Amino acid sequence: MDTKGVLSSPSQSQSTAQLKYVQELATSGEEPPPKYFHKNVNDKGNQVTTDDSLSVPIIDISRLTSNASIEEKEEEMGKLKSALNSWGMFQAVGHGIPQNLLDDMYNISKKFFDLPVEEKQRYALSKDDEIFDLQGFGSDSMGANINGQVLDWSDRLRYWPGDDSPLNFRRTLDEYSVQVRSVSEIILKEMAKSLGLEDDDFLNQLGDRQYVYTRFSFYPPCSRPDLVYGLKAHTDGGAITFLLQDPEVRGLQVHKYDQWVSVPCMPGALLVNIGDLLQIMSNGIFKSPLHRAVTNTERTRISVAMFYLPHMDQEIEPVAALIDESNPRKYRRMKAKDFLEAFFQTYLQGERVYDWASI
Ligand SMILES: O=C(O)CCC(=O)C(=O)O
Ligand SMILES: [Fe+2]
Repeated sequence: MDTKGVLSSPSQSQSTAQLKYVQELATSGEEPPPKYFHKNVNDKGNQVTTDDSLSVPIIDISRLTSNASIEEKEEEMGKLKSALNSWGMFQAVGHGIPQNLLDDMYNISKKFFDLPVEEKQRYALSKDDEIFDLQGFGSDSMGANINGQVLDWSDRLRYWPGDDSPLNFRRTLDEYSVQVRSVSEIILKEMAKSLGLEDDDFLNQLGDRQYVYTRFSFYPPCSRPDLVYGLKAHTDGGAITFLLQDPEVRGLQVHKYDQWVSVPCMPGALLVNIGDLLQIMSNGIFKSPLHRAVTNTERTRISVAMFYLPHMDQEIEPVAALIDESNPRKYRRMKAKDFLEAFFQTYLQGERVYDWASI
């Protein structure tokens, strides 16, 4: 989830202030303005690991489905459980989504971001709703610089189903959404089973009117990757996120063992991560990972994140079967809408929503 959709006039204090999009800043040849600089870059816990043995787990979804043998299933289920418990993230292979559809998704994203800025501005951010003014094309500098928040080096296209879609987005995106949704159902069922729950315990809470929010991110090269991040450290607020990574340019990092671990490009794989909502529904057994995207001086990077959320009226809470005397309830029951409002607020204050939701 993103939290920076509040619209206001861009600040005029920089010589580059009229450049609203990171793409324009990148091509201007100037240094990034200081409002993109992170100050804590040398802090403990901010180092990128050099330990090659640390790597995000890989899960073969085909080994979890009915065609696999019992032994295969058990083995993969064990891996899934440990991935969710220790990383909160994994690379999904064997998911069954055809490579040409993944390529099409990447290509429509690239085609959109390659358009001239004036053309993309036709899809500029519009404020439709109090919380969810997060749609259309935009960048951090178009939002309020709340609490001096450091800006991300990325332009984004945010999309809710039913929005007007640029180009020939609709068909490819619809097809991709349908396929990702069925993978997400398989995974959510396996997640529940791995905890000894009924298959549908997580899915039922998400309800049959799930929201799917898609964010296309465009990270142009940056002359100061030592100070500027493509996307600042955050956890995702939804239940589960599917990330189609750039097939060639890496940039995603996940925080683990008090350091950052770089996530390799893995063409054909989908990066799956738990969001805060699923951490809550699992009563904290699954972890919503802190992650970020870094920049580089050479190459543009594109990613497409798909976030699954319950309908705003849905109530969420830890699944009852996970709570007993030795495992007390950690989070309270709340409406998805209240949860998401709190997500925005806590994010802006540099806190985590599950602290807010804690009992
Ligand atoms: O671009 C990436 O690799 C990360 C995207 C992400 O974390 C997000 O959109 O929430
Ligand atoms: Fe994220």
